[in-house]
Amino acid sequence: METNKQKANKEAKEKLRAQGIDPATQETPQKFHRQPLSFVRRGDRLTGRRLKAWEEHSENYVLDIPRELTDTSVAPEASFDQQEIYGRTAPLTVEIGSGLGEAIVARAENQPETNFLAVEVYTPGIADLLRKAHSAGVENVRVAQANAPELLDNMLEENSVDELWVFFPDPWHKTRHHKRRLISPEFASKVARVMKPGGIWRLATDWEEYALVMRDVLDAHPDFENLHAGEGATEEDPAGGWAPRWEGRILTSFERKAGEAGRRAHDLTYRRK
Ligand SMILES: C[S@@+](CC[C@H](N)C(=O)[O-])C[C@H]1O[C@@H](n2cnc3c(N)ncnc32)[C@H](O)[C@@H]1O
Repeated sequence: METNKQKANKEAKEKLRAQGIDPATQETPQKFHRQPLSFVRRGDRLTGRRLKAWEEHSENYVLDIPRELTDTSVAPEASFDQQEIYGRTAPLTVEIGSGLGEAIVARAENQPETNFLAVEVYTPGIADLLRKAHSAGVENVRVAQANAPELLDNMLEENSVDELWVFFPDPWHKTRHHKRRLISPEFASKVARVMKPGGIWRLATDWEEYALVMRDVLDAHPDFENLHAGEGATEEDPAGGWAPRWEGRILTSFERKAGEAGRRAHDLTYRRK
Protein backbone atom coordinates (compact mmCIF):
# COMPACT_ATOMS: atom_id res chain seq x y z
CA MET A 1 0.00 0.00 0.00
CA GLU A 2 1.44 3.35 -1.08
CA THR A 3 1.81 5.92 1.70
CA ASN A 4 0.89 9.58 1.13
CA LYS A 5 4.57 10.50 1.18
CA GLN A 6 5.42 7.89 -1.49
CA LYS A 7 2.53 9.10 -3.59
CA ALA A 8 3.65 12.74 -3.30
CA ASN A 9 7.23 11.74 -4.23
CA LYS A 10 6.02 9.85 -7.25
CA GLU A 11 3.90 12.77 -8.39
CA ALA A 12 6.79 15.20 -7.90
CA LYS A 13 9.04 12.96 -10.02
CA GLU A 14 6.45 12.70 -12.75
CA LYS A 15 6.07 16.48 -12.79
CA LEU A 16 9.84 16.92 -13.18
CA ARG A 17 9.97 14.33 -15.97
CA ALA A 18 7.14 16.10 -17.79
CA GLN A 19 9.24 19.27 -17.66
CA GLY A 20 12.22 17.43 -19.16
CA ILE A 21 14.11 17.43 -15.83
CA ASP A 22 15.90 14.33 -14.56
CA PRO A 23 14.39 13.61 -11.10
CA ALA A 24 17.61 11.97 -9.88
CA THR A 25 19.82 15.03 -10.45
CA GLN A 26 17.11 17.67 -10.87
CA GLU A 27 19.23 19.01 -13.71
CA THR A 28 17.68 20.47 -16.84
CA PRO A 29 19.05 18.50 -19.77
CA GLN A 30 21.41 20.58 -21.84
CA LYS A 31 19.98 19.27 -25.10
CA PHE A 32 16.81 21.35 -24.74
CA HIS A 33 18.79 24.57 -24.68
CA ARG A 34 20.71 26.02 -27.58
CA GLN A 35 23.56 27.48 -25.46
CA PRO A 36 25.47 26.09 -22.45
CA LEU A 37 23.48 26.96 -19.34
CA SER A 38 24.92 29.40 -16.82
CA PHE A 39 23.17 27.57 -13.98
CA VAL A 40 22.73 24.04 -12.70
CA ARG A 41 19.27 23.10 -11.71
CA ARG A 42 19.21 22.82 -7.93
CA GLY A 43 16.53 21.31 -5.75
CA ASP A 44 13.49 23.48 -6.19
CA ARG A 45 11.32 22.07 -3.44
CA LEU A 46 9.77 24.76 -1.29
CA THR A 47 9.02 24.29 2.37
CA GLY A 48 7.92 26.43 5.31
CA ARG A 49 7.63 30.14 4.78
CA ARG A 50 8.97 29.95 1.22
CA LEU A 51 6.17 27.58 0.27
CA LYS A 52 3.66 29.85 1.97
CA ALA A 53 5.05 32.91 0.15
CA TRP A 54 4.84 31.10 -3.19
CA GLU A 55 1.30 29.95 -2.58
CA GLU A 56 0.12 33.35 -1.43
CA HIS A 57 1.97 35.75 -3.69
CA SER A 58 3.31 34.10 -6.86
CA GLU A 59 0.10 34.88 -8.69
CA ASN A 60 0.64 38.61 -8.12
CA TYR A 61 4.27 38.77 -9.09
CA VAL A 62 5.43 35.79 -11.19
CA LEU A 63 4.80 36.10 -14.93
CA ASP A 64 3.09 33.35 -16.83
CA ILE A 65 5.53 32.79 -19.69
CA PRO A 66 4.89 30.61 -22.74
CA ARG A 67 7.44 27.78 -22.53
CA GLU A 68 9.33 25.53 -24.89
CA LEU A 69 10.19 22.07 -23.54
CA THR A 70 11.49 23.02 -20.08
CA ASP A 71 10.18 25.34 -17.41
CA THR A 72 13.01 27.82 -17.91
CA SER A 73 12.88 27.97 -21.73
CA VAL A 74 11.10 31.00 -23.13
CA ALA A 75 9.08 30.34 -26.26
CA PRO A 76 9.68 32.72 -29.18
CA GLU A 77 6.09 33.94 -29.04
CA ALA A 78 6.49 35.28 -25.48
CA SER A 79 5.90 39.01 -25.22
CA PHE A 80 6.39 41.75 -22.66
CA ASP A 81 3.61 44.31 -22.64
CA GLN A 82 4.22 46.74 -19.78
CA GLN A 83 0.65 47.98 -19.81
CA GLU A 84 -0.66 44.46 -19.39
CA ILE A 85 1.97 43.41 -16.86
CA TYR A 86 2.23 46.50 -14.61
CA GLY A 87 -0.93 48.32 -15.62
CA ARG A 88 1.20 51.23 -16.80
CA THR A 89 4.18 52.14 -18.98
CA ALA A 90 7.24 53.42 -17.09
CA PRO A 91 11.05 53.29 -17.23
CA LEU A 92 12.11 49.64 -16.99
CA THR A 93 14.93 48.18 -14.86
CA VAL A 94 15.79 44.48 -15.33
CA GLU A 95 17.89 42.44 -12.91
CA ILE A 96 19.34 39.21 -14.24
CA GLY A 97 20.06 36.64 -11.53
CA SER A 98 18.13 38.42 -8.77
CA GLY A 99 19.01 35.73 -6.20
CA LEU A 100 16.99 36.29 -3.03
CA GLY A 101 15.56 39.56 -4.40
CA GLU A 102 17.28 41.81 -1.88
CA ALA A 103 18.59 44.47 -4.28
CA ILE A 104 15.60 44.70 -6.61
CA VAL A 105 12.94 44.86 -3.90
CA ALA A 106 14.86 47.56 -2.02
CA ARG A 107 15.20 49.62 -5.18
CA ALA A 108 11.58 49.08 -6.23
CA GLU A 109 10.47 50.40 -2.87
CA ASN A 110 12.60 53.54 -3.30
CA GLN A 111 11.66 54.10 -6.96
CA PRO A 112 7.91 53.66 -7.22
CA GLU A 113 7.91 55.46 -10.59
CA THR A 114 10.01 52.69 -12.24
CA ASN A 115 8.91 49.20 -13.34
CA PHE A 116 11.23 46.36 -12.26
CA LEU A 117 11.67 42.90 -13.73
CA ALA A 118 13.62 40.23 -11.81
CA VAL A 119 14.92 37.33 -13.91
CA GLU A 120 15.84 34.26 -11.91
CA VAL A 121 15.71 30.49 -12.31
CA TYR A 122 16.03 29.47 -8.67
CA THR A 123 12.59 28.90 -7.16
CA PRO A 124 13.52 29.27 -3.44
CA GLY A 125 15.21 32.61 -4.29
CA ILE A 126 12.06 33.77 -6.05
CA ALA A 127 9.98 32.71 -3.05
CA ASP A 128 12.17 34.94 -0.84
CA LEU A 129 11.70 37.81 -3.27
CA LEU A 130 7.92 37.34 -3.10
CA ARG A 131 7.97 37.49 0.66
CA LYS A 132 10.05 40.68 0.64
CA ALA A 133 7.99 42.32 -2.09
CA HIS A 134 4.75 41.56 -0.29
CA SER A 135 5.94 42.78 3.10
CA ALA A 136 7.36 45.96 1.53
CA GLY A 137 4.01 46.43 -0.28
CA VAL A 138 5.68 47.04 -3.65
CA GLU A 139 3.55 46.80 -6.75
CA ASN A 140 6.14 47.69 -9.39
CA VAL A 141 8.10 44.38 -9.40
CA ARG A 142 7.47 41.28 -11.47
CA VAL A 143 9.48 38.07 -11.73
CA ALA A 144 10.31 36.03 -14.81
CA GLN A 145 11.42 32.52 -13.94
CA ALA A 146 13.44 32.00 -17.07
CA ASN A 147 16.86 31.42 -18.55
CA ALA A 148 18.07 34.99 -19.08
CA PRO A 149 19.59 34.70 -22.59
CA GLU A 150 16.35 33.22 -23.90
CA LEU A 151 14.28 35.87 -22.17
CA LEU A 152 16.41 38.57 -23.78
CA ASP A 153 16.01 36.98 -27.21
CA ASN A 154 12.38 35.97 -27.10
CA MET A 155 10.49 38.16 -24.68
CA LEU A 156 11.94 41.62 -24.23
CA GLU A 157 11.42 44.11 -27.02
CA GLU A 158 14.24 45.82 -28.83
CA ASN A 159 15.02 49.23 -27.35
CA SER A 160 12.85 48.78 -24.24
CA VAL A 161 15.12 48.59 -21.17
CA ASP A 162 16.43 51.68 -19.36
CA GLU A 163 18.68 49.94 -16.87
CA LEU A 164 19.96 46.37 -16.53
CA TRP A 165 21.84 44.76 -13.64
CA VAL A 166 23.95 41.63 -13.41
CA PHE A 167 25.30 41.41 -9.87
CA PHE A 168 27.50 38.48 -8.90
CA PRO A 169 26.82 36.15 -11.81
CA ASP A 170 28.02 32.60 -11.07
CA PRO A 171 31.79 32.72 -11.65
CA TRP A 172 32.23 29.17 -12.99
CA HIS A 173 35.84 29.39 -11.92
CA LYS A 174 37.09 26.10 -13.43
CA THR A 175 38.45 26.66 -16.94
CA ARG A 176 36.39 23.80 -18.37
CA HIS A 177 33.25 25.58 -17.15
CA HIS A 178 34.05 29.04 -18.54
CA LYS A 179 31.69 28.41 -21.47
CA ARG A 180 28.84 28.50 -18.95
CA ARG A 181 29.61 32.03 -17.84
CA LEU A 182 26.85 34.50 -18.53
CA ILE A 183 29.01 37.42 -19.64
CA SER A 184 30.29 36.89 -23.17
CA PRO A 185 30.28 38.92 -26.40
CA GLU A 186 27.12 37.04 -27.49
CA PHE A 187 25.31 37.81 -24.24
CA ALA A 188 26.40 41.47 -24.49
CA SER A 189 24.82 41.63 -27.96
CA LYS A 190 21.56 40.25 -26.57
CA VAL A 191 21.62 42.94 -23.87
CA ALA A 192 22.48 45.61 -26.47
CA ARG A 193 19.42 44.68 -28.52
CA VAL A 194 16.94 45.22 -25.68
CA MET A 195 18.51 48.34 -24.20
CA LYS A 196 17.51 51.87 -25.08
CA PRO A 197 20.29 54.10 -26.42
CA GLY A 198 21.76 55.78 -23.33
CA GLY A 199 20.56 52.90 -21.12
CA ILE A 200 22.82 51.83 -18.25
CA TRP A 201 24.22 48.33 -17.65
CA ARG A 202 25.58 47.79 -14.14
CA LEU A 203 27.65 44.75 -13.23
CA ALA A 204 29.52 43.52 -10.18
CA THR A 205 31.48 40.41 -9.30
CA ASP A 206 33.56 39.22 -6.37
CA TRP A 207 35.70 37.03 -8.63
CA GLU A 208 38.67 39.11 -9.79
CA GLU A 209 39.59 37.08 -12.85
CA TYR A 210 35.95 37.15 -14.07
CA ALA A 211 35.87 40.91 -13.42
CA LEU A 212 38.80 41.35 -15.82
CA VAL A 213 37.09 39.17 -18.43
CA MET A 214 33.82 41.12 -18.08
CA ARG A 215 35.62 44.41 -18.47
CA ASP A 216 37.59 43.20 -21.52
CA VAL A 217 34.48 41.76 -23.20
CA LEU A 218 32.38 44.88 -22.66
CA ASP A 219 35.16 47.39 -23.40
CA ALA A 220 35.61 45.63 -26.76
CA HIS A 221 31.89 45.54 -27.55
CA PRO A 222 30.95 48.14 -30.17
CA ASP A 223 27.57 48.98 -28.56
CA PHE A 224 28.79 49.83 -25.05
CA GLU A 225 30.86 52.62 -23.55
CA ASN A 226 32.61 52.23 -20.17
CA LEU A 227 31.45 55.16 -18.03
CA HIS A 228 34.56 54.89 -15.87
CA ALA A 229 37.19 54.20 -18.53
CA GLY A 230 40.68 54.33 -17.03
CA GLU A 231 39.46 54.83 -13.44
CA GLY A 232 40.96 52.78 -10.64
CA ALA A 233 44.08 51.90 -12.69
CA THR A 234 46.99 50.41 -10.75
CA GLU A 235 50.48 49.24 -11.64
CA GLU A 236 49.27 45.63 -11.96
CA ASP A 237 46.13 46.70 -13.81
CA PRO A 238 47.03 49.80 -15.84
CA ALA A 239 43.78 49.67 -17.88
CA GLY A 240 41.46 50.40 -14.92
CA GLY A 241 37.83 51.05 -15.88
CA TRP A 242 36.27 50.19 -12.49
CA ALA A 243 33.15 51.97 -11.32
CA PRO A 244 32.69 53.14 -7.73
CA ARG A 245 30.17 51.10 -5.79
CA TRP A 246 26.73 52.25 -6.89
CA GLU A 247 24.52 53.35 -3.97
CA GLY A 248 21.55 51.37 -5.33
CA ARG A 249 23.48 48.12 -5.06
CA ILE A 250 22.79 47.14 -1.48
CA LEU A 251 24.88 44.55 0.37
CA THR A 252 23.23 41.20 -0.33
CA SER A 253 23.81 38.13 1.81
CA PHE A 254 25.77 36.72 -1.12
CA GLU A 255 28.17 39.67 -1.20
CA ARG A 256 28.49 39.64 2.59
CA LYS A 257 29.64 36.02 2.51
CA ALA A 258 32.10 36.77 -0.31
CA GLY A 259 33.50 39.61 1.82
CA GLU A 260 33.87 37.30 4.81
CA ALA A 261 35.84 34.95 2.56
CA GLY A 262 38.13 37.87 1.65
CA ARG A 263 36.77 38.58 -1.86
CA ARG A 264 35.91 42.17 -2.67
CA ALA A 265 33.50 43.32 -5.33
CA HIS A 266 34.54 44.95 -8.60
CA ASP A 267 31.88 47.18 -10.17
CA LEU A 268 31.49 48.08 -13.84
CA THR A 269 29.05 50.50 -15.50
CA TYR A 270 28.39 50.78 -19.24
CA ARG A 271 26.20 52.98 -21.35
CA ARG A 272 24.40 51.66 -24.42
CA LYS A 273 25.61 53.84 -27.27
C1 LIG B 1 25.63 34.11 -7.24
S1 LIG B 1 23.96 34.44 -7.36
C2 LIG B 1 23.86 36.20 -7.08
C3 LIG B 1 22.48 36.66 -6.72
C4 LIG B 1 22.26 38.15 -6.52
N1 LIG B 1 22.48 38.91 -7.74
C5 LIG B 1 23.09 38.71 -5.39
O1 LIG B 1 23.90 39.59 -5.63
O2 LIG B 1 22.90 38.27 -4.26
C6 LIG B 1 23.66 34.29 -9.11
C7 LIG B 1 22.20 34.06 -9.44
O3 LIG B 1 22.00 34.05 -10.85
C8 LIG B 1 21.03 33.08 -11.18
N2 LIG B 1 21.24 32.70 -12.59
C9 LIG B 1 22.33 32.10 -13.11
N3 LIG B 1 22.20 31.90 -14.42
C10 LIG B 1 20.97 32.41 -14.76
C11 LIG B 1 20.26 32.49 -15.97
N4 LIG B 1 20.79 32.02 -17.11
N5 LIG B 1 19.05 33.05 -15.98
C12 LIG B 1 18.50 33.52 -14.81
N6 LIG B 1 19.12 33.47 -13.62
C13 LIG B 1 20.35 32.92 -13.59
C14 LIG B 1 21.30 31.95 -10.20
O4 LIG B 1 20.18 31.10 -10.03
C15 LIG B 1 21.67 32.71 -8.93
O5 LIG B 1 20.55 32.95 -8.11
